[in-house]
Amino acid sequence: MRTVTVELGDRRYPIHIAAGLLASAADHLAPLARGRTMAIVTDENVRPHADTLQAVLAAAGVRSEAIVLPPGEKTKSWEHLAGLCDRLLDLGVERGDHVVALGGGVIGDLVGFACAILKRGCHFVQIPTTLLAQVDSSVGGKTAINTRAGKNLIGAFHQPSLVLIDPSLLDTLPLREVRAGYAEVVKYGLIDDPAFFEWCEANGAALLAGDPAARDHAIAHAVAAKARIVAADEHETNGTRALLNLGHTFGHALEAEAGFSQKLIHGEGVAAGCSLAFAFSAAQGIGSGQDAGRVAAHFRSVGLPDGLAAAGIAASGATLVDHMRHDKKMAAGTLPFLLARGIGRTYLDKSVDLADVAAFLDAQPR
Ligand SMILES: NC(=O)c1ccc[n+]([C@@H]2O[C@H](COP(=O)([O-])OP(=O)(O)OC[C@H]3O[C@@H](n4cnc5c(N)ncnc54)[C@H](O)[C@@H]3O)[C@@H](O)[C@H]2O)c1
Ligand SMILES: O=C(O)C(=O)C[C@@H](O)[C@H](O)[C@H](O)COP(=O)(O)O
Ligand SMILES: [Zn+2]
Repeated sequence: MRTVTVELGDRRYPIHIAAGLLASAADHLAPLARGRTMAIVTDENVRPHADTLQAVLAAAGVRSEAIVLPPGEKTKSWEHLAGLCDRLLDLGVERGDHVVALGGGVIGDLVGFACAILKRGCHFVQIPTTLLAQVDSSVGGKTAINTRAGKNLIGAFHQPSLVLIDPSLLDTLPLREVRAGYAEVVKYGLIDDPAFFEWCEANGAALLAGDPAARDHAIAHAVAAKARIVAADEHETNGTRALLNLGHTFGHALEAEAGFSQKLIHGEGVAAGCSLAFAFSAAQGIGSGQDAGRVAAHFRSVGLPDGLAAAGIAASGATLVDHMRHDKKMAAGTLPFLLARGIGRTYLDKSVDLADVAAFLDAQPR
């Protein structure tokens, strides 16, 4: 088992990574249960893994109750937040209890937020079951729901007390979802790690074909990078954590335009968004067209969208920029953008004119 620690002083927490870890989850969860019933929140597609976890806990003498929600981005809503909080209250969850979030980023974000506000804060454990959640969303404590105004606009920073990553849970994940998670893997290379981007170019296809060595390397590398960034800037205030938002200002606008539907899932929005961020950087004379082309080519080569056309988005630049105005990075009417001087050389640019972004988007092929 490999362990990475998110160093946050007295709120530091471990991320344990091992194939088959779910089978020994009780070793980690029983001490947190302290003889009380554990709530396990999951979604319908993850139900078989929840059944396994409940059996594993029962064998160790830990009682559990499963709360099973509908799958999909629309579950990150006020309605499901309210319903989940009521059900956790009905179960008698106390401040000292640990609720288990067993699922992808949707379950992790929703459960994390519910736990941030339930009785003004109770503990939670992340057991991520998608590649995206294993490399990104289960670590770092960003929790949120979406509203009609956009993505993740209501939420809190609330760190889990433990993350258990079992890469073998990905064996049941549909390929489209593995691909979407891979976009967030590539993001780490694009941000500040060109050697890792080269690794992705060489090994991405193997990872997506299910090669366990490639998958495990990517998860361990990504988790270590995320833990380091979160420890350096937990609340996204000093410019370090904002780098994790690469491609997300574009990507969230595309997701909003797609109605937070299966038409474009988060990781696909991130792939298209990273490609657009590099293309916009090149168009502004900040980065090279060659790097932008290389980024787009890699996403395209693994079947991820590399721009508006591949993402199936026909909206005008003005419409997409209107979505962007809700971005949480917006400050005094200015929207800082993650731009790139090159692969692995991203930075937060506070001088971007949204009219230039709209014109750039209008010029993109549909
Ligand atoms: N908090 C963060 O730091 C952070 C980071 C990245 C993304 N996110 C958020 O995460 C969400 C996306 O997460 P996601 O990509 O995991 O999507 P998701 O949670 O919707 O899961 C994707 C699909 O896979 C299914 N699934 C999950 N695990 C499975 C398994 N092992 N086998 C079979 N099916 C399985 C789910 O039911 C769902 O249909 C977005 O809302 C995004 O905003 C948050
Ligand atoms: O952990 C972070 O910080 C991230 O930005 C990770 C992103 O992949 C994730 O999608 C995040 O939820 C986006 O953040 P937001 O602040 O734009 O909602
Ligand atoms: Zn993301």
